[in-house]
Amino acid sequence: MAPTVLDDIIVGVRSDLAEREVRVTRDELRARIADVPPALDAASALRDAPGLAVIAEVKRSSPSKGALATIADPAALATSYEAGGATAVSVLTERHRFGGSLTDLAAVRDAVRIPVLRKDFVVEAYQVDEARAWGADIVLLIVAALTQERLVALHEQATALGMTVLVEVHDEEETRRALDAGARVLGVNARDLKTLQVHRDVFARLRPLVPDDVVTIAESGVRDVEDVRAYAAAGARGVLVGEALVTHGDPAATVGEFTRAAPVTTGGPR
Ligand SMILES: O=C(O)c1ccccc1NCC(=O)[C@H](O)[C@H](O)COP(=O)(O)O
Repeated sequence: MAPTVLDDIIVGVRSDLAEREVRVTRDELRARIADVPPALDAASALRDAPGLAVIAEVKRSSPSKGALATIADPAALATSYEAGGATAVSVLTERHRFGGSLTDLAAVRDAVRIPVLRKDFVVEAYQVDEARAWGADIVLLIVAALTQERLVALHEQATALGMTVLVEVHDEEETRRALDAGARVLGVNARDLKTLQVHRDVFARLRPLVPDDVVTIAESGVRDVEDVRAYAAAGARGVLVGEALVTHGDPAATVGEFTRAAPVTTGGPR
């Protein structure tokens, strides 16, 4: 079978990871973790957000769109997200396709008080330790990138480190696997990782499969307040937004509009 975009991304991720593992040993990472402040309780922050929870992303480029924005100061962008009422900030740390870095993560962590998500293609335990060592409160695990055994192991590891895990799914089977692995925060990504096309209706299809005590986040494809309203009406507790914020002249105002776009749904879809 021909490699998918996800396969290609993971090849680059593994190559970068091999270099970092030589520079910083696992023991050194563990020592750094002992020195960072405890992770913020992001699951509660998302569940208890006063309006719709917005996870606002620092996103320079993407496989689907190429270069999106010149972000000279990720800390300043994150600060404006926080000022606009974002519940958390997502920082893409993958280098080849998204132009991100752990340096961006550290800069954002130092600049804001709200939880910070390391958004990357995590396939090894080292990357989970790394996320915590660089100050992340939330780590993304993409079900499509992991065997069930690895998903369970990485979920347990991140939880033991005090982090919230955003478990990302794209279909019914991945949703079942995420819940079996113990997901408490589940993200439905509308972007098909094979075609890169966005299908906003996937969230509404999968939401009834998720128990109401699991926090559900609609990821990708939010263009405007109407999209946010549609996700909220389908039962999303929050949205994860990248492109629409980094390409907008006033990210704080846009985050604010999104948080106020719809009444919060605490139960399942009606
Ligand atoms: O954004 C992409 O093109 C992409 C391609 C392949 C894998 C992941 C990709 N994006 C990561 C994300 O999940 C998004 O950055 C995030 O959900 C925000 O999406 P958007 O608001 O549509 O920028």
